[in-house]
Amino acid sequence: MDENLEEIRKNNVLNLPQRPAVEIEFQDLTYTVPQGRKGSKLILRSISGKFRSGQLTAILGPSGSGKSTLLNILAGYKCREATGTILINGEPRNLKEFREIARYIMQEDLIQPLLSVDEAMMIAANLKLGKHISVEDKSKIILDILELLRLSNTRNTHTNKLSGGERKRLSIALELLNNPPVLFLDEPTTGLDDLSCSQCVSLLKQLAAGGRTVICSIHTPSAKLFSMFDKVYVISSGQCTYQGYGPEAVPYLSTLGITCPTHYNPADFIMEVCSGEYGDCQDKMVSAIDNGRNEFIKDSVVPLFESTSSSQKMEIFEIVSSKEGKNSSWDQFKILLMRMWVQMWRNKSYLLLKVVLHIILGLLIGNLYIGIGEDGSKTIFNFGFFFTCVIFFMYIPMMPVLLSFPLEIQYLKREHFNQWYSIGSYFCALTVSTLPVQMILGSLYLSMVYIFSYQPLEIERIVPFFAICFLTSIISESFGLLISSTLNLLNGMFVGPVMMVPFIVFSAYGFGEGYASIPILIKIMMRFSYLRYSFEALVLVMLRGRKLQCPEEEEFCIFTDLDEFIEIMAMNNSVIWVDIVALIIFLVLVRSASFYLLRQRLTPNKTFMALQYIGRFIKTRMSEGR
Ligand SMILES: Nc1ncnc2c1ncn2[C@@H]1O[C@H](COP(=O)(O)OP(=O)(O)OP(=O)(O)O)[C@@H](O)[C@H]1O
Repeated sequence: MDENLEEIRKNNVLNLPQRPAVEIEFQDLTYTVPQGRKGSKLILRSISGKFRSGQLTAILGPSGSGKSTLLNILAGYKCREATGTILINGEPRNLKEFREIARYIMQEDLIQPLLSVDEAMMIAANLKLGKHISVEDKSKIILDILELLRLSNTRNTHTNKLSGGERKRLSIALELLNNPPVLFLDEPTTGLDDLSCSQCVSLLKQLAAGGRTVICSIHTPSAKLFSMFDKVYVISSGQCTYQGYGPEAVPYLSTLGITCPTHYNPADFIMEVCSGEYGDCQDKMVSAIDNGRNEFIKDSVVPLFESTSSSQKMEIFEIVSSKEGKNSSWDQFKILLMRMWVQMWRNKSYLLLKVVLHIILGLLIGNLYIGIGEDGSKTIFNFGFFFTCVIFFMYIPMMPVLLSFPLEIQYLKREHFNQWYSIGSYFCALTVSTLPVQMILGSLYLSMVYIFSYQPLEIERIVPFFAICFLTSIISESFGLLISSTLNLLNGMFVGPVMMVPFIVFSAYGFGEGYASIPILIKIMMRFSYLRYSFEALVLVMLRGRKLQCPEEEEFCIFTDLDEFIEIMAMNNSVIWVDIVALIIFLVLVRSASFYLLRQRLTPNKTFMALQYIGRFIKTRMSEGR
C-alpha cells in the first residue's frame, strides 16, 4: 500500500500545487439539540479525535449514530449548538478562515441543471479561480480533473442526464477546482454500485495522497472498501468506539475479547458490535479508546493529544489571506447572470408555456373588456379592467418564485458555503436575470389587452401604463422572494397568496366613498397596500383629462366626463407621481428585506439566531400541545 501511495504522491494528483498540511483535532465535542419540554437530545457525547493530512479518513457507524452531525460540525456547516474544542494544526479553529480552505460535498448532489459538465466546470472555474488564470489554463485544469474523475466522456452531457455515480464525481470535481487542502464528503458512496464505490474511494485516496485531508462518512462498506481507508473513525450512539487503521480493527477488538467470525466482513462486524449484537460492548470500546482520545496504531493504543504542531499555521493563513482565486463582486455578478440566462433559455418548455399562457390570458381578458376604453357607458368596466391588470401583475410574477426559489436556495446554500460567490452578487444577478423575460412577456400581454380594450393610443399614457404594471410585477416578485427566503415550499405556497389578500382588499377599499368616513386604522392599512398605489396610478394615467362619447343605443351612460368620474371615486386629490414614488419605495424596501432575510438564512446574525430559537421553541410547544 505504501509504495502505491508514494507513487501517487510523487505524481501529485492533478499537477496542482502542494497545499500545506492541515491537521484537524477535536476534543470533548458535544452536540445537543433542544427537544421542547422533554429537555434536549444528546447527539455527540464528548468525543475526540484527530484527522491528518495525506490520509483518507472514513467516519463509520450505525444509522443515526451521529456521523453526519460530526461531519457538519467539523466542516463548520452546523456548529452553533456544539461545544468542545476544534483545533486546526494545533490552533483553535477560526471558522471564517477555515471555510476558505475546506470544502464540503453534501450527500444530496445539488448540481445546477441545464448545463453541460464542461459548462458547469467552466462556470465554477470562472467563479473560483478568478481572472488571473487564463481560459486556456482553466480548460487544462478542468480537463485534468475530469480525466482523474473519469468524466471526460460526459463533457457534453447535461448535468441532469448524468448517472448517480457521475453526479457524485461531478460534485467532487467542482470542489476540486481550487485545490482545497481539506475535503469533507457526506456519504459519497451512497447509491453507487460496488465498482463505482471502490472507484470513488480510490479517487478520494489519491486526493488524500496528494497532501489533502479527506474525511468522509460512509455506510457499511465492503471488506475491500474498508481496507482502502487510511483511517477509520467509528461512532456509536454519539461516542467513539474505534479510531485507527481499518484492517487493524478486528485484531484490536479481539484484544477486548470481541472476536470476529472467520470470513466475515470486518466493517459489518464492527457495525454489528456497535449495534449491540455481540452484547453490550460499547462502554468497553469507548473507554479502551478513551472516546477518541486514543488511537490504535500497530498493535497498541496510543494517546493522541500529546504533541501539537503549530508550524503550519502561518502557511495556511497565507493561503487564506492571499487573493488567490478571488473574484470581484462585479465579476461574480456577470458570471452568475450569464449562468441564469443560459439556464432560463435552455428551459424551453417552461418559456414556451409562459408565452402561451400570456397569449391565452391576453386574448381572454382582452375579449372580456373589448372596446370599453372609449365607450362612455362602460367607464365602470374600464375601472374594473385596471383592477384586473393590477391583479394579473400581482399573481403571475409571484407564483413561480414561490415554487422555484426554495429549491434554488439549496443550490445557493451549497455554493455559498463552499465560497463560490457572495450572497450580494447572487442576489443582484437574480434581480436582473428575471427582468427581460418579465418585460417581454408583460409587454406581450399588455399590448394585447391595451389594443383589445381600445385604450387611448397616446404615448404619454401608454408609457406610464406599462411602467406602472412592470413596477407592480417586480414588487410582487420581490414579495415572492421575501416569502420563499424564509419559508419552505409548502408554507410559502400557502402564505404567499394568503398574504396578498389584505393587499387586494385595501387596494380598492373606500373608492367612491371618500376618505373622511374611513377609520384611521383602515386608512393606515390602505397606505400599506402597494396594489392601491398601482391601481390609483393606472386610473389617473388612463382616465384623467378625457371625455368619452355615449353610444346612441345606450340609455344608461353617465360617466362620460372622466375627470368627474375620478372625483366621484375620490381620487381627484391623488397625484400620479406620488403613487409612482410610493411604488418605487415599496420595491426598494421589499427587495432589501428579501435580501436581508436570505442573508440571515445563510449566515444568521445574533438577533436572527435569537428569533430562530424563539420560533423553534414555539414550534416544539405547539407540536407537544397536539
Ligand atoms: N435537529 C435535530 N433534532 C432532533 N434530532 C436530531 C437532529 N439532528 C440530528 N438528530 C438525530 O441525531 C442522530 C444522529 O443524526 P445523524 O444524521 O448525524 O446520523 P447519521 O449517523 O449520519 O445517520 P445516517 O447514517 O442514517 O445518515 C439521529 O438520531 C437523528 O435523528
